[in-house]
Amino acid sequence: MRRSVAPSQLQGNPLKKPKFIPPGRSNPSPNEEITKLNPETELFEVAANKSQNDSKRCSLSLLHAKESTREINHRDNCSGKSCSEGFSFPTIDPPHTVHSASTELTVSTAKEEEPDNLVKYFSVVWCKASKKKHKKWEGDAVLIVKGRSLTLKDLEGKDIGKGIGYRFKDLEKIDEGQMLMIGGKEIEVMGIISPDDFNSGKCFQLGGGGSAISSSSQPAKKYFSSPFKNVCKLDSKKNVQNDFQDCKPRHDPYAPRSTIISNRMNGRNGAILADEMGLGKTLQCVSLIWTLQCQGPYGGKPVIKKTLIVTPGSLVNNWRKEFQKWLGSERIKIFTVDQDHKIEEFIKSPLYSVLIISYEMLLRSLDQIKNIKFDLLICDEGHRLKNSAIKTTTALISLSCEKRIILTGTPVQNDLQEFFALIDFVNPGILGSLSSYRKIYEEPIILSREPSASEEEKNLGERRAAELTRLTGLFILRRTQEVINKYLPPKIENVVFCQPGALQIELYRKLLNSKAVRSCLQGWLENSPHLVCIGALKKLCNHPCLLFNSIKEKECSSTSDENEERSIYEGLMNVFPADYNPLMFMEEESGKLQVLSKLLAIIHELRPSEKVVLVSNYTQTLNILQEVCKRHGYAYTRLDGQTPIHQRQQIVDGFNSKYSSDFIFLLSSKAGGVGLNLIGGSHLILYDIDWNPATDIQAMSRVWRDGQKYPVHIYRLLTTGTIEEKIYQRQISKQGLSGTVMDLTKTSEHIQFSVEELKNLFTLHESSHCLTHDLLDCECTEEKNYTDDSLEKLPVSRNCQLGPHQQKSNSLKPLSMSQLKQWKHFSADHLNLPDPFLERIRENVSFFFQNITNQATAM
Ligand SMILES: Nc1ncnc2c1ncn2[C@@H]1O[C@H](COP(=O)(O)OP(=O)(O)OP(=O)(O)O)[C@@H](O)[C@H]1O
Ligand SMILES: [Mg+2]
Repeated sequence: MRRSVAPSQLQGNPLKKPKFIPPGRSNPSPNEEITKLNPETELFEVAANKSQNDSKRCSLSLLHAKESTREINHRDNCSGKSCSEGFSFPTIDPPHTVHSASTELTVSTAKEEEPDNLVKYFSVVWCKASKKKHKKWEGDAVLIVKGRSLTLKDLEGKDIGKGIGYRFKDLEKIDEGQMLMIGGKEIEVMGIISPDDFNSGKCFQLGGGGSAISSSSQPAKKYFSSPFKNVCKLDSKKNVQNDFQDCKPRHDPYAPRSTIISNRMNGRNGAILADEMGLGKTLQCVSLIWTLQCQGPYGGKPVIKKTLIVTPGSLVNNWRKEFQKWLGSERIKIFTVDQDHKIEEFIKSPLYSVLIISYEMLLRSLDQIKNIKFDLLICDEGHRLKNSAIKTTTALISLSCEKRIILTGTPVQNDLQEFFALIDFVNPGILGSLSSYRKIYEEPIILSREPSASEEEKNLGERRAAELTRLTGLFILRRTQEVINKYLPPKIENVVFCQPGALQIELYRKLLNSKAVRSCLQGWLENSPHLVCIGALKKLCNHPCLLFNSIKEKECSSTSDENEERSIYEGLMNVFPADYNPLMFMEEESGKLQVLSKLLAIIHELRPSEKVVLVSNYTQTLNILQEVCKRHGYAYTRLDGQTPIHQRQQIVDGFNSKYSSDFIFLLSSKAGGVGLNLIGGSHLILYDIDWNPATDIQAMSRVWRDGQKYPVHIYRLLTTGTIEEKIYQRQISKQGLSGTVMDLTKTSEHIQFSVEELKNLFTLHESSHCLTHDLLDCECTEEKNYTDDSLEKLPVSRNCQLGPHQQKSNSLKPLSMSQLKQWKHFSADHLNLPDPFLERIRENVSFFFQNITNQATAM
């Protein structure tokens, strides 16, 4: 199944340097016709521009269709004339949006209000009070007039002056050119700021985000500038004209779904491509590199020569493969760094234009890499750069390359500081300094979300959030899985609640009674003993023999740190049979393992040509799963953190090949999950659950992606009534995940637990068939399980009803509680389970949830 024609249909010869007509653009009028192109056309916008300081800089940003169609049409308008006349880079509001003409707007509404409620905003310049006639202004500021008080904020949002008790009459008259004294500072009013520009934050230094931030010693008005004018002044008009006249696009820009590259933000060179997993971010980069290496807007001259791609180790060879798949091996020479291919080789040979390297290797070869002039830097799975203090980020920041792209299927969206780090990496300074960003965006946004926030705070926070989204939206592109759903086979997702085994229950009770757990519940959380308790419970859920091993290990060690840990294991040994041998573990000892083993058997029997990806976050658990494979004689392959990087792609390719005899792919999701294509498997079993839904979603996306031929079955195994259910609930609960929380690096260490929450975590619900369902407040009963038929008959107002899907569930966002309620669900004693796989495992299962995506495409 191909979404588009393959690769090597890209025409052209890089050596010929064909000419290119830039998509000319001036600010289009609002009523400009915009309908010429197929509205579905997505435009990956990359453009070249010149600025005063840098005569050849390329700005990368990603853009959606509508705006770009305007650009194209505008180009149409300029055809026949000299393109340079009409060619104008898009400008966005400059940092200071001074509305000098909008006096009536602010003041007239204000007049109707009570003096105390009157709020007006002005842009001002300030200096320390002095008697000098010719003032030396020290900076720009924003003046807020509220009732009878004045507040002066600098352009980083900090208060720098306050005054109260002014006469309302005087304040009412404030206008352009007026001088005032406030808190020992003299100010001159430069213009009126609309409430809109204040609320959105645009009036501050960062608000416009377009051109570089100017020195604050100039009055506000001077910031108005047309970036394009500067460009024109640079070259003689004649030269510019010649350049453009000679340019011709290599492909028809009017063809349906054509991709146009043009500039969007003057002086900005970075972008974040955050398309959901499996949408083809790699291919988009391959085509971008190829395009920029072949052409450019100035006389057709290529925009880039050398590209550096930094990626997780597992994907280095995948990148090479994608280049080969789409461009063949002749067009671009790729160099991948590994043990046998040292970076020196790349430096010596002029043939190579793309260097692909893992993050680890980058750190090791940083000095050499710094000496190479790269024109484009691509950071795959770049969410790891969210922390600006870590070595990888500082190393990458130290590279001089200005055109930077972050690729991530799981962007950080919940943590505003981490979001800042990613933005600041691709477009340094666009949000100002961290401290001003905090003042202008983070603080008002967070404050507005507090339950105690006033109306005013809520409004301000919402406006600032909207402005932040607008500003960053200029260079972040995120499309969801829905765009390719129609090309994919059905996906059947199951959440399977497995009954714990007798030994598991006994050990679980004992653990909950341990000194360690009890002291956690009394609030003794220094040195995080609760994390050890959580770890022990999770191990037990996977298999009691894992716990046995930990107890044995701790028995042998004697450091004081470990004494604490030992206290959780006290008395547990007695619960194990005297001759317990962890190597001879039994499947029945773990509810999940028993279900897994049956599931594998039934898949093997019913779908002999299909394969299974088996995922765990722990190497030790993978060892157990591997042992199960051996015992049952299933051929398997394995990829975890220990797998040498150069072998990883080979393992993946082997499994995906139709000639491979492997039935099972054992995958450590944390070590190697990101970015892999495992379409050879059509069943994916998540053996354990992670605190972070992003990790699980990442893993699940490995099989349901382009190239998958079979309906995909996903099984998430949870031990009924235990901590695993609680973690799952946390994953899907509104509190933790109302938005698109997609941060792969969050682990339990980052989670703050209240004692109340710990109490809940450290409770075993032995009598429940499914605690999660109990919490859904669902009206269905065991006698009346919800199937498609019964649900359709339910009145709309009832809690548990599938009905028409209100929320789109196809996208890869974490599931919410209300969405889960819309899934079909059954208790195991429900007769006639509709699924042959579930039917065979129900003996050990207490409850299921199931959701089918793309059912229409038939199984
Ligand atoms: N337009 C397309 N037509 C056909 N196949 C495509 C297209 N785009 C991508 N693919 C294929 O889809 C698969 C997934 O693409 P890719 O690995 O680039 O996804 P991704 O967006 O990087 O996902 P992740 O976030 O998981 O890394 C690849 O095999 C790729 O070749
Ligand atoms: Mg990828």
